[in-house]
Amino acid sequence: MSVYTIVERDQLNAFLSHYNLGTLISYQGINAGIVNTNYFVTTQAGEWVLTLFEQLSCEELPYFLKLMAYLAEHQVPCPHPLADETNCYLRQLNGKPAALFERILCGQAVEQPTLTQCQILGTALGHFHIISPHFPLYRPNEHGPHWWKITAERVLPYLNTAEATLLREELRFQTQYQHMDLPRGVIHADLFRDNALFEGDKLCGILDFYYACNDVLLYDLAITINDWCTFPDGRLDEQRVQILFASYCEQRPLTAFEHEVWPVMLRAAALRFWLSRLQDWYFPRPGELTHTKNPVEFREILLSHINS
Ligand SMILES: Nc1ncnc2c1ncn2[C@@H]1O[C@H](COP(=O)(O)OP(=O)(O)OP(=O)(O)O)[C@@H](O)[C@H]1O
Ligand SMILES: N[C@@H](CCO)C(=O)O
Repeated sequence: MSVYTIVERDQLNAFLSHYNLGTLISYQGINAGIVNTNYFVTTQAGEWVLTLFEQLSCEELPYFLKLMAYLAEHQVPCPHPLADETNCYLRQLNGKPAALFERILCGQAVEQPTLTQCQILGTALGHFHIISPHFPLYRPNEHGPHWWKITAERVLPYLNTAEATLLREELRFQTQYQHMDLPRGVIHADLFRDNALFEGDKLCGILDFYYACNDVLLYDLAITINDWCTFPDGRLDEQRVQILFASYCEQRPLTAFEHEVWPVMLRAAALRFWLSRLQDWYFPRPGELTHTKNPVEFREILLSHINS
């Protein structure tokens, strides 16, 4: 269960007194999630999600909270943070930075997305990328090429010869590409199936913006397609790719150069998550509940891109 910080009723009442939400009716810890403490909160005014940030600092959080507000105000389905009486999204609760969000009241994560769900997600991501370059704040990608190198050095001693060769060669391959001429903006950077809630063909909400950063837009599409459009053996499901890709491009047509580097981007996106999963596998963070995801999945996705 992912409640790291227990919130007592009195503490929550004191916290809620800074918002205009009526009195507290009930609240309950949320089991899902790995990084933060989340509670569902019901007050007279409605249903909310309370997040206590376990890792991000007060200095880093305004980027994410203002981004979610900006996106929600520009028709991206995501939870809008609530402003307190001082018009601030961020407060402290039990020694942790904390914020309240609108609760998305429908939908759940899908494990095997349908073609229609892929199409709808592509449209939403394309729309996100149309508006995200105008978001005024900036945050670099902390999981970019510099991090790839450092993380590779950490995990290489644990890999067998074939994996180590694959990793070294992929890093060498990727260093040939600087991607200076590709369109950029804010990217979600982790839009996996477990970060979107669908009810049938309705995309109710996109969650978990805490990897968002400014980077190449095409890279975000590659991250998304690697997760949403892949068979368990790592091969892309061309039907799902085509429909997600086409609906994305209807919103934001790709440049000729983006089309050219698309295969490189799919490999870069696979490399990034192979590395983070290897790191979590061999260096689990103490005190963190580990729902460690299997690195092999992303090794296979990377291999499948290299061989296609
Ligand atoms: N605004 C919201 N409305 C409805 N449900 C939400 C909302 N925010 C979070 N949830 C629920 O809480 C769960 C955990 O949230 P989230 O994925 O953001 O967890 P986390 O620990 O912050 O991040 P991570 O997924 O990286 O572990 C989600 O899967 C979802 O079920
Ligand atoms: N979506 C990531 C975990 C959270 O960053 C993965 O599946 O490896």
